[in-house]
Amino acid sequence: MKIVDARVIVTCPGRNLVTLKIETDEGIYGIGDATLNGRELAVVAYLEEHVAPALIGRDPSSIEDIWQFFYRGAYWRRGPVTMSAIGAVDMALWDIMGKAAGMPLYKLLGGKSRERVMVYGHATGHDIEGCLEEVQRHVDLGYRAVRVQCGIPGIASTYGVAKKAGERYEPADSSLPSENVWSTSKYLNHVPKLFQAVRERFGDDLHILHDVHHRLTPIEAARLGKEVEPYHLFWLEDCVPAENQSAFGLIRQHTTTPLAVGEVFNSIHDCRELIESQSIDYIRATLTHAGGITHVRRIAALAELYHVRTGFHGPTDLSPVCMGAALHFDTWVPNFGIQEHMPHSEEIEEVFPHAYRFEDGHFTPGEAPGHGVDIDEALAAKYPYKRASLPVNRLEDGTLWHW
Ligand SMILES: O=C(O)[C@H](O)[C@@H](O)[C@H](O)[C@H](O)CO
Ligand SMILES: [Mg+2]
Repeated sequence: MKIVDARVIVTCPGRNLVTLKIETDEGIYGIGDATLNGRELAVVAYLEEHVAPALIGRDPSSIEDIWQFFYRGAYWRRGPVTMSAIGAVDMALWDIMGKAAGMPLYKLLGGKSRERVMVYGHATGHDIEGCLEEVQRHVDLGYRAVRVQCGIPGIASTYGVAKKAGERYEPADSSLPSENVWSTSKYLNHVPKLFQAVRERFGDDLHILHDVHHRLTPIEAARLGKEVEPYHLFWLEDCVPAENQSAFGLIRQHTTTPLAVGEVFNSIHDCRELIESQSIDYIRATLTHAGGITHVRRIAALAELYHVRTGFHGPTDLSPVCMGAALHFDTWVPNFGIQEHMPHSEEIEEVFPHAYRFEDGHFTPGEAPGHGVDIDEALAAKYPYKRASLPVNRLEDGTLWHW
C-alpha cells in the first residue's frame, strides 16, 4: 500500500477544526486531528508545506519510521505546532492500518483493558448555586465525575465559566484576544466554598475535579490543595504553570490532593521530570498535541512505572477525530484514569460522523475499523475558517498574568 494524497481540511462549524486526510492507492484513507486552538493556520502551513509532500509514496504501515522521519528529520524538535502536525499524521496512519486490518484501533493497540471509559463533564456557573444546578444536570445525564468552575465575586469574568447557564464554554471568543481580570486572593478565598457546597449537596461518591488553569504560585497551590483536602477532589488541574517542574515537589510536600498536569505538553520530555519524581497523579498530554498514538503510548508507559494515570485533555477545541482516537486509547491503556468530555455542538457532530457513544457517564469507542470517525467534506466546506483567539489575563493592577 502507498500514500497517494495528503490534504488538510479546515472547517469552522462554530469553532475552527483542522483535519489531515491521508489517502492510499488501495482506496483506504485515514484522518487525523491537527487542531491547535487559536493557532490553527500555523499547523495548516506546517502540514501543507513541510509534511504532506513528503508523505506521498510512503508505505502507511511504516508508522514508526514515518513518526521518526518527521520528528528527527525536522531537526527543530518538539513544540506544539510540529507535534500537532506529527500527531495528525500518526492518527491518520493508525486509522488506515485499522481499516486495512478490519479492526477497531483498540484491538490493534493490544485489546480492551476495560469495558467502558469514565469521562468527566463540565459544570459551570456564575455563582455557587448556578454551579450546583449544572452539577445536578450532569448527574441526571449519568456523569460520575464533574469538573466544577464558578465565577469569583468581584471578578467580572473568569476561566471556565460559560456566558449563560447550560451554554458551552468556548474560550476563543473573539478575533483578537479578549481581556480577563484575575485576583488570586479573591479566588483563593472563594473556591473552597464551592467544593464544600458540592460535597454537601451531592454526597461522597461524585468525583469532583477542578482546573486552576496555571494561575497560582507553588505556595498558593499548596495552600489550596491543603484547604480542599476535606472535599476529596479527584484532581486539581494545572495549579501552577508547569515550565518549572521541580516546583511541583513543593506543592506535593504540603497536600494529598491529587494533581493533574500536561494539556499544554507536547512531548515525553515535558512530562518526564514530573512523572519520575512522582509529583503528579494524572498526565493530560493527549494525542493531537503530543505527537499522536505512537508518542503518547510512550508517555503512558513511562507514567505507569510511577503510578501516574492518564487523564486526557478533551475540550471542544480537539475535534471528534481526536476524541474517537483517544477513546480507543483509553479502552486499551492499562493505566487509565479518566477522560475529559466537553460535548461538541450538533453542527460539529454532523461534520464528523463517529462510532463512539455516550451512555451512563461512560463512553465506548465502537467497533468500526480504525478510530471510527469520519469527515463529511462537503458539509465541512460550508463552514469557512474564522480567526478566533484565546483570551489574555491581567491582574487588577493591569499586570499581564497567566490565562
Ligand atoms: O481543561 C481543559 O479542558 C482546558 O484547560 C481547556 O479548557 C483549555 O483552556 C483550552 O483547551 C484552550 O484551548
Ligand atoms: Mg485544563
